[in-house]
Amino acid sequence: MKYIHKNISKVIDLSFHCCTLKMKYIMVFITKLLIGDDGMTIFADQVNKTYQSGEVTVKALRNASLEIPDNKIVTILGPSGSGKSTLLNVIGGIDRYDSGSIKVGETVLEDLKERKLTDYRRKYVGFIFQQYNLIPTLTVEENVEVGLELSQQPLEMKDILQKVDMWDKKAKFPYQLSGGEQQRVAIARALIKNPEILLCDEPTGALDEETGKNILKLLKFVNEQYGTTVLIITHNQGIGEMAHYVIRMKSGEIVESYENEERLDPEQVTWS
Ligand SMILES: Nc1ncnc2c1ncn2[C@@H]1O[C@H](COP(=O)(O)OP(=O)(O)OP(=O)(O)O)[C@@H](O)[C@H]1O
Repeated sequence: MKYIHKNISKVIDLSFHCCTLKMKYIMVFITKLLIGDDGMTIFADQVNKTYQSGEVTVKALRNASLEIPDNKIVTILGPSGSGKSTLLNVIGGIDRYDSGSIKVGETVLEDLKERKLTDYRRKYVGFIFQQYNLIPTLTVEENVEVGLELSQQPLEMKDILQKVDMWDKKAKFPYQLSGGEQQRVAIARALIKNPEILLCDEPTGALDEETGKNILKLLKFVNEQYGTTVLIITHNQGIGEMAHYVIRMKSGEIVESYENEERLDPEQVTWS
């Protein structure tokens, strides 16, 4: 098996140099099939996280356990303060947890020292936030370049900007763009490094229904085209209807999780 892996890796290396982008993804897909690589399944086991704010102790996560298979869209719902962002942040390696275990692919996050955790985050995780967080003094293209970080297999700038329909506006600055356009740039910035996991904290929270649904379509496309696992935090219950899995949180606990038997297209979800 190792031999096959080694040789296929060589073929892939070669393909990265001489094939079209589409071919690269076909090659990666074939490799995954041949070597039985089940990708970046996310396991969380009894994870706890407490914040100390002055004299007040807040239990942001209470024994949170979950398993998210590779290549899925997952919606995380729950009232304000229920621990959704904390869960995303510990999975993404932005924050540490107090106890329990998180394993992403072969990486056990609590085993990583600070530098390795940063490497994990840079290599495997892309983030999108409600407030796009673009750098105002940089153009669209320069903002997306920021996302490259330590990437070993980045996507091509032109390809990704075309995918989010921002190639024609690559020289514009954030203040010259609508909210939806800024979010598309933020998605391109998160995607350019070709992350395994895309963590989205209220990605449509600042957008109207039509623009928000366009962003959801883009996230669905990213999941299907690149095989990226997409976790979406939202207060909009309807967004759960397009996901493979839905997780509900309350007071730091995961109180419900289920798989959707049928998924709706982003245009069909109930907007609230
Ligand atoms: N850095 C922090 N310091 C202190 N308390 C924090 C910190 N971050 C989060 N908390 C607290 O932890 C709890 C969970 O917060 P979290 O942001 O994860 O919830 P959430 O479900 O994402 O909320 P929202 O939907 O409002 O974004 C809240 O009570 C919050 O006030």
